[in-house]
Amino acid sequence: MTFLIAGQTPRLSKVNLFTLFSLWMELFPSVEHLKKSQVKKAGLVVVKNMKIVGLHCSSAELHAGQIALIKHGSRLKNCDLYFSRKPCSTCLKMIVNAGVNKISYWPADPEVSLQIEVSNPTTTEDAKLDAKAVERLKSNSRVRVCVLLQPLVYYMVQFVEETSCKCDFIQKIAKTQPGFNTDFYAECRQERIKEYESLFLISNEERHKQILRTIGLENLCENPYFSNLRQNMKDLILVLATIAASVPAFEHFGFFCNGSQQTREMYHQSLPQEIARHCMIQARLLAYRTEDHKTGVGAVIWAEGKSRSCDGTGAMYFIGCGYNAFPVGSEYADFPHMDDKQKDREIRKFRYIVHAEQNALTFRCQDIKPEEESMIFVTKCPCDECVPLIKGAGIKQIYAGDVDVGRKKADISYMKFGELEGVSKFTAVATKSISC
Ligand SMILES: Nc1ccn([C@H]2C[C@H](O)[C@@H](COP(=O)(O)OP(=O)(O)OP(=O)(O)O)O2)c(=O)n1
Repeated sequence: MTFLIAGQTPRLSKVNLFTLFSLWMELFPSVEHLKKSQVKKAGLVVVKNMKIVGLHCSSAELHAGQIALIKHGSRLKNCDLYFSRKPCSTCLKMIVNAGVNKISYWPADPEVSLQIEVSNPTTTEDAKLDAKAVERLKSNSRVRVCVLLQPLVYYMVQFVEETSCKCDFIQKIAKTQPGFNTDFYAECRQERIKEYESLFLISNEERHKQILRTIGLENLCENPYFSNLRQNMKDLILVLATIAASVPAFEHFGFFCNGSQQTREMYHQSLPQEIARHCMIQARLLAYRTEDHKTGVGAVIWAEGKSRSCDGTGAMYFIGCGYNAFPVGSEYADFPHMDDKQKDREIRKFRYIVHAEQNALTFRCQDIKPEEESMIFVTKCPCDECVPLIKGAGIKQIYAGDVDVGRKKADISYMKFGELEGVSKFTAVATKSISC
């Protein structure tokens, strides 16, 4: 069933995109063993001028806020920080001191967990003291510490469901299924929903209210505000789970170089599958900010430093991200939105839309260093306009959808990706043996 009227594609708001990214960063595959403790792992998105300039998560030794301080220092001034959990006082005092603009957090269990541990009541006492200190820091600083999440636009959940099921990765796996079906997708999605609800939602409503009161959100404890809040949270979790399921860890599927191209060297350079999948899901999230009514594309660039850093992301660090959209600052009516099936060449969208990879390169916040491994994750095959840009920028690896490879459409073609040499290309395929 299609819920959409042509030309009316729902978009994720920037605030919701950043909020979802913070939750998703909490789930960044751990490169080290994290002990079970009262301090929960948190994800963090650092935003400057409404652009992401940092993606981080806690490590075994440091909280996400501490990592942001180490990595950005005084550049945190005027940034907005989106946390997947309300940060503790140790982090907050330093962040406030750095002069950030706003701090948004997901309104469930904070970083220093308030989920009562029957076995150890003193830790809960400490957590309550920390929550008090956080409130005092908040009220005595000029920084806004708040919950910024917004209700999703109408039809967003349905739109994400429809488009996720049709995305390159699901279609590719479905083709290998007897009877060409996507049942595996529905199953995977249900599992993700359960998993993320248990992590990001407090199932017991009374317990949730208690926590909200302790962290200074008593005004959200009355209805209809409380039920609206929970509904917003549930919808966002649903969107995250649906998108995460669209790049599933399914049987022998993963991101590999095409059989004949895969050398042992490439095999060793390539990322662990779970990290590649994580980054591709970031790109999928970005695609829901597209301004193209028909085809949303997201791209994210990461690099792998020479050695592991203090970040929970290990040696990986964020370089830039983008989605396909009209030039910055343009208004809805400035450019044509039509594609080749609808209108004459002169009034089609293609000459005006800036591609996801182009935006990721333009608005990157770090240089691409030739001595390091850098990688771009794109939800769709890079087109002939973008392939030379990616290579020219010195990006070493491309992880992409490949459904369009070798296709020449009326205004956009995908011929160069297949022929591209000197950049390793990883697409979603079933495991192949490595040829040396
Ligand atoms: N690697 C890519 C590939 C495409 N795009 C963007 C540019 C356009 O906004 C849109 C074009 O997508 P399609 O090639 O799918 O063309 P249509 O949107 O016309 O769809 P169709 O497949 O029906 O031709 O995607 C992008 O940002 N990055």
